[in-house]
Amino acid sequence: MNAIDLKNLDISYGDTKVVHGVNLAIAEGESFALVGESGSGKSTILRAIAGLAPDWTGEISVLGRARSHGVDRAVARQCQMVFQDPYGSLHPRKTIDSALTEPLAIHGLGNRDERVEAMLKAVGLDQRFRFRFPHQLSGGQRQRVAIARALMLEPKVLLLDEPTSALDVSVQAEILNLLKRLRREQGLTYLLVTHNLPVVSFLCDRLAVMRHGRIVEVADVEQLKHGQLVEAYSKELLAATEGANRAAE
Ligand SMILES: Nc1ncnc2c1ncn2[C@@H]1O[C@H](COP(=O)(O)OP(=O)(O)OP(=O)(O)O)[C@@H](O)[C@H]1O
Repeated sequence: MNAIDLKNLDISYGDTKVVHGVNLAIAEGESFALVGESGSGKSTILRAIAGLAPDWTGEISVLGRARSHGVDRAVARQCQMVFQDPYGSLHPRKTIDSALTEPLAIHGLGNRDERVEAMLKAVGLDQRFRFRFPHQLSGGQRQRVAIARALMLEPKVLLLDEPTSALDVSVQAEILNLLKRLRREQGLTYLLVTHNLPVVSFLCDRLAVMRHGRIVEVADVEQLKHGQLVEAYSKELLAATEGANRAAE
């Protein structure tokens, strides 16, 4: 069974279609990246899978279950999203404890104390952070909380939308290591959106290159590492990224 199946997926905002005929099968346990220029529809695909972009046609299945267009609690149990900006995604007046227990309350799950303690530990946060507020944490600590929150329901699939791009470079590495470890320990499947090709090489097995709402190419990460992408646009993207990295050095 695949973790995610997208078949002939079109997604619109109002009258504007921004994703066109996307087909993608992501295996259980796989880590898969969506890359491509800004506005190419990468985040929109994640949002549709998470139920945040409801105007779509085609098929979206998570672990063999076709999702509905509305709130789909069964899919939410299996598939959670982590956003780019951990400050924006955590309520400023709610403690870390309430941010972490809220998903359990919504889904009527017990053992809340034990689960919060275990999850703080899993993401490398000391228990003393439990009753603090988001503004009392660093950016990296906040992103750890956002990841912990996404994992509270023990989902099998994480949708990661630029999970490290709002963080300082040194903190980015910590969060990437955390994501790598959690995937291994919990057998997770990742679907990751990023502009950062080194992040793809570090964390992913395969990638899809997107342009203008369409998938241009699907490749193994080994092809990316060895500069062996096939399509002209993918090569351009690779060259542009390498140029930008050299300029930043
Ligand atoms: N809420 C919205 N309402 C209307 N149009 C939107 C909305 N969100 C995104 N769009 C448009 O949909 C298209 C795809 O956006 P999307 O955010 O999916 O691209 P992306 O590839 O993730 O870009 P980036 O890399 O910059 O995050 C863009 O043209 C964008 O302007």
